[in-house]
Amino acid sequence: MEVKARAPGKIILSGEHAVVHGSTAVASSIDLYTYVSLSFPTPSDSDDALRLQLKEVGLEFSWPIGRLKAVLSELDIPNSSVPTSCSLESTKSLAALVDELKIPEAKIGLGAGVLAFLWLYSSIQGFKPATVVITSELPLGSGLGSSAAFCVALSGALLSFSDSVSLDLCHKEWTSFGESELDLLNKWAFEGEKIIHGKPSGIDNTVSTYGNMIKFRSGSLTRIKSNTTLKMLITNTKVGRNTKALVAGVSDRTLRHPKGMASVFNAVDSISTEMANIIQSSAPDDLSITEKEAKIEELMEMNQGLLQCMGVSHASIETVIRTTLKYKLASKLTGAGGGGTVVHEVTAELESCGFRCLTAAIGGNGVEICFGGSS
Ligand SMILES: Nc1ncnc2c1ncn2[C@@H]1O[C@H](COP(=O)(O)OP(=O)(O)O)[C@@H](O)[C@H]1O
Ligand SMILES: C[C@@](O)(CCOP(=O)(O)O)CC(=O)O
Ligand SMILES: [Mg+2]
Repeated sequence: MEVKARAPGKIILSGEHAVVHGSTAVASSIDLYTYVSLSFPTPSDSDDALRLQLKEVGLEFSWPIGRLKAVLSELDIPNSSVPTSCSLESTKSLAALVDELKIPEAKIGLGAGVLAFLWLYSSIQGFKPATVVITSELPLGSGLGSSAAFCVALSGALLSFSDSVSLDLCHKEWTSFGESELDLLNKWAFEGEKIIHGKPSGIDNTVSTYGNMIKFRSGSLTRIKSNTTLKMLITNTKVGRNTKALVAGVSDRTLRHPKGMASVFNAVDSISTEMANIIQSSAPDDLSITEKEAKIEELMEMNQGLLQCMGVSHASIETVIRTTLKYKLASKLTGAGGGGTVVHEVTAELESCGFRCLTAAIGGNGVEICFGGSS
């Protein structure tokens, strides 16, 4: 018995970091996905382990089911219909289990992903042997929401074999969940993101779950219908960074300068709200396409200035901005910043600096599953 789930990455057009502090942000799914395949052994396989393969990083782990039961003894009766946070006690026990894996120092950030996996798996499926294989088209730790796509696709695969979701197991093509099932899945994915990000706003898992473009504020989403085809070029600076540390850095700065940072977050809120209005506005009364693009570009430039105020830009991002400005194009970082990815609208010179440019379609479906067949 096998199910596959896929969930998209995202770009944030405006509002990253500030969204963690209650400001509005605008984000869109992109057509790059993380895939999760979940299969259960047959009784004749007599396999009694939970196995995890992380294809992107070439790592495989397995845990005897008895060991997981002993470590997560508080999870006596898992209940997939009630998304539950990983308690401090379970976090400590699982962290000790992850420490035993001796993940190489260069890949140490994966530990949080493995911990999130163990929590979501045991909470939704309980203590059953299975094999879970993860593959991804998203660069990890680059601001394109790989952590959220991982948690969303995983929650999708796990819930599809739970009592909380009723699905026709015959779907051989990618198919979506019902609205209330998506709400449940999104809540579980948020629990996973909490383990990876520390204090996530929920925007990444929400856009990965529901897809398309959203305006997001304080945990609630408004779907946006774009009346403009936006073209974005995504540049991965390949500078490694960690969302959890960058989010914590912004919180520390907010504690040191509460009034100044509140003004910065307010300004970001206004920028995101204006951007959402422009994206949704339609002809004939409104702006021409060129005027719209110019306004969106200017708002992105303003948002980037405020991200610098928050302390999350990076020398590599400044190089991208300087390079694109030569072509009269504005850029901003996307996601947590600190290196990672920059969204803007040109290429060759950037690649000659050693950066990698990606093109991705903006918008598109959120999480989907299929039972065999599609890939
Ligand atoms: N395909 C994957 N395989 C294993 N772990 C993953 C995968 N995708 C994401 N992760 C987890 O998410 C972390 C990256 O998340 P984060 O720092 O938030 O950056 P981003 O979400 O922008 O890619 C990784 O270090 C790992 O723990
Ligand atoms: C910085 C933040 O706004 C987005 C982080 O995105 P990413 O993990 O860098 O893709 C954090 C959040 O909203 O949870
Ligand atoms: Mg992330």
